Amino acid sequence: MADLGHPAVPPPALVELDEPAEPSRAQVRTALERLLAEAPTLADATTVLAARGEELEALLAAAAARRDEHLAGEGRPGVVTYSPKVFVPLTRLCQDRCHYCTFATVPGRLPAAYLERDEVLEIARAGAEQGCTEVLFTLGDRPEARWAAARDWLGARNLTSTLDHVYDSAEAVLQETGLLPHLNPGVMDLLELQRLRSVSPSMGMMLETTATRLWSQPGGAHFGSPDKEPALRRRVIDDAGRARVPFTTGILVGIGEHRAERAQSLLLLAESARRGGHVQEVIVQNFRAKPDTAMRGEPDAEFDAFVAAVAVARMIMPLGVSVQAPPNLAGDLDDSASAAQDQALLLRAGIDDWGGVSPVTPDHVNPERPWPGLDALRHVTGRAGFTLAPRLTIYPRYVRDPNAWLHPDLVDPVTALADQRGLARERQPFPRPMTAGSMTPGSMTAAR
Ligand SMILES: O=c1nc2n(C[C@H](O)[C@H](O)[C@H](O)CO)c3cc(O)ccc3cc-2c(=O)[nH]1
Ligand SMILES: C[C@H]1O[C@@H](n2cnc3c(N)ncnc32)[C@H](O)[C@@H]1O
Ligand code: MET
Ligand code: SF4
Repeated sequence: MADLGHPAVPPPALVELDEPAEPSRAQVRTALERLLAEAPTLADATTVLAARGEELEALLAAAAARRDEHLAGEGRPGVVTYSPKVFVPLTRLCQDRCHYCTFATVPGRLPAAYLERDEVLEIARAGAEQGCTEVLFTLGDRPEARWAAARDWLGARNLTSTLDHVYDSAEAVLQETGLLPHLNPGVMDLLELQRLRSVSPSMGMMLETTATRLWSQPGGAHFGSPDKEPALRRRVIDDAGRARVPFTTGILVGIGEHRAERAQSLLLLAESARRGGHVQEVIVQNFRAKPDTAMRGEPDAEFDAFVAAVAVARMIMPLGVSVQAPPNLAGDLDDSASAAQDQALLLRAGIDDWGGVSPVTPDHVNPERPWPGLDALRHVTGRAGFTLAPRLTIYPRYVRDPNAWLHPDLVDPVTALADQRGLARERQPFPRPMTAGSMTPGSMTAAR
């Protein structure tokens, strides 16, 4: 873990930042030179996020070189990864009201408040059949705090909280299918992290952004979402390090944050990663407007700004931290050539991972954006000079150090699926073509 030190300094306070002025091209070049040579500063990262044209090209080249250094250090030069997975939307009820979110809904639009344990197992088994190794649990935050339907459902089953149901379902998946759960249930406290770590080798929660004003001010994307307070989310990310949970986090680009806030968010994640050693990957995700949300009229994240954010993330994360961008949020929906082009640009910007890709379930958070086929993803990755390889939900550096990072009960399940490199053992992924309409959100879960 060469680059992951543990400086004993407390994290810097989250100050509100003014919107930065547009830098000149010369200022961008100077800031980029300093970013290459010295410890990154907020001012330089903010300026470099404005890179376009020739300056963006220079940034991409530097980020790509740093990605290559990262992969060489991890012992897998030239390997870009993805995680073959199924998505389990355990509940679409949520106490929050994020203005970009189409996933959260109301009880009247759902057949039931939660998926039953057996429905979860059905999805997991369909994934196992198709060579998946990960079951991603993504769900609304603490819906029982807002919805009687959630309280009643849990009460009828003697469950005291949504996280109890997450625990039971993850345990069942492990025991009945051998697939590895990755939990993304929103805000958790230290005790919950410690408990859930025995049924899940990795967990995650996006920081989203450090911009407190988007949470505290009416009209902000996170106004009305108690779980999106930046200071609270930072505590969860730091606590995951204390609980020694290999952790996935990241930022959402284009929800109203300005460049200084974007830079501050990435610096916060780099700092938490250095302190805890637990941040296995940072997702840089571009906002995509959804028709039935408050932000339906907002423009999608500008792609060059997003690509610059990916590259700056790579520049300032410690070596050993993967940088992930989802392939299904790239390109125009009606133009498959543009998806391949944008994916190629993400590789040039320094990503080394595509995240979860499913042959079975849609991306329930971005249901309008289908997954690229594995052949297409392999083609794009190969054309950029990389080999595409499946990984587990827990990254190789943590697989190799189980005493530090894995609950004893999980050592055997993880080892059973891992190869020599700590990636996913070959298990003939996706042998059968996906049948149209199988496991769509409509058939498996709610009417949307
Ligand atoms: O299909 C998705 N997978 C998402 N994933 C899963 C991701 O693609 C990978 O499966 C995991 O990161 C495992 O490494 C997330 C995982 C997190 O921990 C936090 C946020 C996300 C966000 C998404 C998402 O929007 N859609
Ligand atoms: C699971 C993760 O998906 C992201 N997310 C939620 N809604 C959207 C959207 N409209 N566009 C892009 N990403 C989104 C958030 O970052 C959340 O934490
Ligand atoms: C469906 S959004 C992902 C999980 C959680 N509700 C969060 O926003 O962090
Ligand atoms: S993004 Fe997560 S927390 Fe926000 S409304 Fe959607 S499900 Fe809830």
